[in-house]
Amino acid sequence: MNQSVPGGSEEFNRRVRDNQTQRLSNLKPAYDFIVCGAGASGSVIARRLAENADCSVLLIEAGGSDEDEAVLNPALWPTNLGSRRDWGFHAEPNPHLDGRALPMSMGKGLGGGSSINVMVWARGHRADWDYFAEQSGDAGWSYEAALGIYRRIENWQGAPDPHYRGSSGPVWVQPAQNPSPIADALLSAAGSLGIPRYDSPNGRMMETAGGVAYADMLVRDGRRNSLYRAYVHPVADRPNLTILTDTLVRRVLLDGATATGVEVERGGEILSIMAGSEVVLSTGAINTPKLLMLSGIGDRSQLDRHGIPLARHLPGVGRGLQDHVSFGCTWEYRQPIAPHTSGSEATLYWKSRPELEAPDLLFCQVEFPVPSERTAARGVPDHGWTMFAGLAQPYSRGEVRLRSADPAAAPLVDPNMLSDPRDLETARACVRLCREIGNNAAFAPHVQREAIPGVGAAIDDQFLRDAAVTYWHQCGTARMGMDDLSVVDASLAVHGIDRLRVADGSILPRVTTGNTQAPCAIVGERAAEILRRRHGL
Ligand SMILES: Cc1cc2nc3c(=O)[nH]c(=O)nc-3n(C[C@H](O)[C@H](O)[C@H](O)COP(=O)(O)OP(=O)(O)OC[C@H]3O[C@@H](n4cnc5c(N)ncnc54)[C@H](O)[C@@H]3O)c2cc1C
Repeated sequence: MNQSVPGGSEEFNRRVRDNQTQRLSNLKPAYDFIVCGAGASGSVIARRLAENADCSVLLIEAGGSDEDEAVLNPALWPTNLGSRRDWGFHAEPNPHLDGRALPMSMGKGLGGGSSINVMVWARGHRADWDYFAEQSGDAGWSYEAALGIYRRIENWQGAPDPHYRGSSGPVWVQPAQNPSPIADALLSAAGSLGIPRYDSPNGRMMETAGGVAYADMLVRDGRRNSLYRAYVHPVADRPNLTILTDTLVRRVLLDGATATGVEVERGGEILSIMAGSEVVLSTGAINTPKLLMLSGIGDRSQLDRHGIPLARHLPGVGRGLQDHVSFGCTWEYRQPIAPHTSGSEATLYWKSRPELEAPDLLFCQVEFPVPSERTAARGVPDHGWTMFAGLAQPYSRGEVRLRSADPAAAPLVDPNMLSDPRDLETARACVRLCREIGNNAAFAPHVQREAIPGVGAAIDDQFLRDAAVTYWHQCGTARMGMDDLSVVDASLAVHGIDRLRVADGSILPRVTTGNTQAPCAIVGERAAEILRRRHGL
């Protein structure tokens, strides 16, 4: 196994390079399928389509290669934030956060978010998937259906559990290896508060009121195994798959109400590439609504404002932006403890109110301090750990709008966090529970004091507004459903437009209870299944 480029032998990796060099020197004017965005969902779709040798697939990615230590070494994930592998969006100043304008990172490059994220694999709760089935009117989105797909795609490395886990799929999932003593302390502290402990957060725990567990990770042989590595790299030596990096999709080309291809910018040149069968947008929850609007699909008044001819009035495009919001609480270590692997190896889900159907609190332990720019003023210890204590089902919704008709311009992103007063209420319960856990005796051997909010500090609205940050789980901006504000139907087809589908975090009818890359992989699998059926592949 080559350590610097996981996923194949030297010989295979050379074949991949040779094949892709040949494909690029021979770019065709048309492919059967064009998949825009090589992120969590797009990687899955490109792979599943390319498995059929008879169809040609073009995978277009704005960013570059993932063959970089900052991507492949799990410990280095924070170094990607603000780098060229991050779109580096900035949210609008938010009056509910005292005017703060939060940075909104999203992955740019092969693997998308799955190449810069924290590698946690979290499937979403039974209640999420059953809600998706209800909203779409299609049992293919139900929990039982998603569970079947998870079993099929996972290559689970923990204790065998055939009802919940698969062991022959492309996605290498392993329980955190050799976790930090601080992760052990979290499991003990939660246990002493009556929160049940599970062998894995995926499986039974996601059918219940919640619990605590070591995290499941996309790490293999000590290296990040992104969804691009899991899905695309193993088939990148096939002649029917062309991977076009450093290429920006500018708009979908339409002939009336039919998608015919895409316009791209590559090396300063603008090209049109046609799709014989379909175009799939998998450019993530911020860039997908932007691309739809640039293509004339969106709210009529917004498109008019930017002089974009209307192809289809779909007022829901860009609306409904949802994200998990987190409030970091930090404890100072007695003695420094170096982070293990990714520095996030234990996770906890719980309810703020017993009558809820599913957990509404989501905690990921981070084995180093992660303050917000405001809470840092309370004093960041040189060595410590942070509980990323978040809302799993926030009520607040925001939006993505165009700033300009220029495809190179960033859109306006307004997540509108904490705008719904119910979220502040839940946030108070969230931080209360977080402190109860962090100040539990189980941490005493490792921790000397609570640094943020700080011993005796009140959990008031000001603290919550200062502490709020994104969990980087943006979704819901091209929602699947049957109502007037939905954008795609249960088959992920854009309402009223032929041969155009959206398949990424944008389509989620609500954010899942947990980190979002695994649900995005399911969206990719569903899209591919639908396309293969539709086109007889
Ligand atoms: C810092 C960070 C940490 C995270 N941690 C976790 C975690 O530990 N676990 C987890 O489950 N989730 C995590 N997430 C979230 C997770 O990575 C995302 O939910 C997931 O990647 C979204 O998948 P997607 O397919 O919707 O979009 P993405 O994965 O973002 O993929 C979209 C792709 O499209 C490309 N693209 C966009 N616009 C264009 C264009 N115009 N032309 C061409 N290409 C374009 C992008 O460059 C990108 O590669 C994290 C995210 C971040 C940013």
